[in-house]
Amino acid sequence: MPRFAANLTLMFNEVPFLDRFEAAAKAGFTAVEFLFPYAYPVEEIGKRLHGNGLTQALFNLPPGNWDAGEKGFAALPERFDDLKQSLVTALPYARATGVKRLHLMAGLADRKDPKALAAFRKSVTHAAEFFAPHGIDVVLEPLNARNTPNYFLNDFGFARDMIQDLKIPNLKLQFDIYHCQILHGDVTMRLREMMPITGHVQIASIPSRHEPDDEELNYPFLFAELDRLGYDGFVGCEYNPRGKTTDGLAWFKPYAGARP
Ligand SMILES: O=C(O)C(=O)[C@@H](O)CO
Ligand SMILES: [Mg+2]
Repeated sequence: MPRFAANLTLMFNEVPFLDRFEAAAKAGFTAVEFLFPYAYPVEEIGKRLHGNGLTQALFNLPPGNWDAGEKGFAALPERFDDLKQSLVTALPYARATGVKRLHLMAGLADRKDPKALAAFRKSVTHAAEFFAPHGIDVVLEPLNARNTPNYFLNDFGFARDMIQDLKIPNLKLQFDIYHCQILHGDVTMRLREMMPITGHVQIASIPSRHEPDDEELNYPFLFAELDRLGYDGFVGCEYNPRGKTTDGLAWFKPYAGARP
């Protein structure tokens, strides 16, 4: 049975961010993820997580100035110092939460630009080597161009090739089914092919990015497929609830209270 992680950036928005840990636990989740913890004291994040008996499945490394439109800087050659600093910033949060995987964002750049490509390989390698002694994986997530125009990492095949080429044991793929369906389709076959390099999975309905209970994909089939493939990681619920979060959790009822 998949282990679902509530995404506290998108879900439980009825309450302030720090109160969403308790809300998720009360709804039956045993794990959580979120985009960024950096606006909150590291001790407070750890306290809310552990105080509610939750496991931290994932969060993102600092992306730069998110409000100004930055989406990371791993592929930006002139931002390597910022990249290095971002790893140092994230480390205390990783220690406090015990998270085992962190998402490194590529940034807005042209994938065909050799300088951006070289910067991305260098940043990815540096980040993975930085976190390896801490037992933490670095995950790369292709994003679709409708949600994030001009994002460097916009192709699952490209991400797969780079991960396989670099052969860094703690470098993995973040397989967001929502993005995969929009970018390429054929989700089941891609899951089967990319499972050996997949370190995290995320879900939402397509195209609306709401609860995974309607629209283009048959999620119960995909959840069973993850089990058939022996996927032992987390499935992040990265969706915008249609209304009140708890009113939209009927899909989750069969899975509530899974092992952490
Ligand atoms: O947009 C997504 O999908 C994510 O998982 C984010 O972490 C990237 O912003
Ligand atoms: Mg995602």
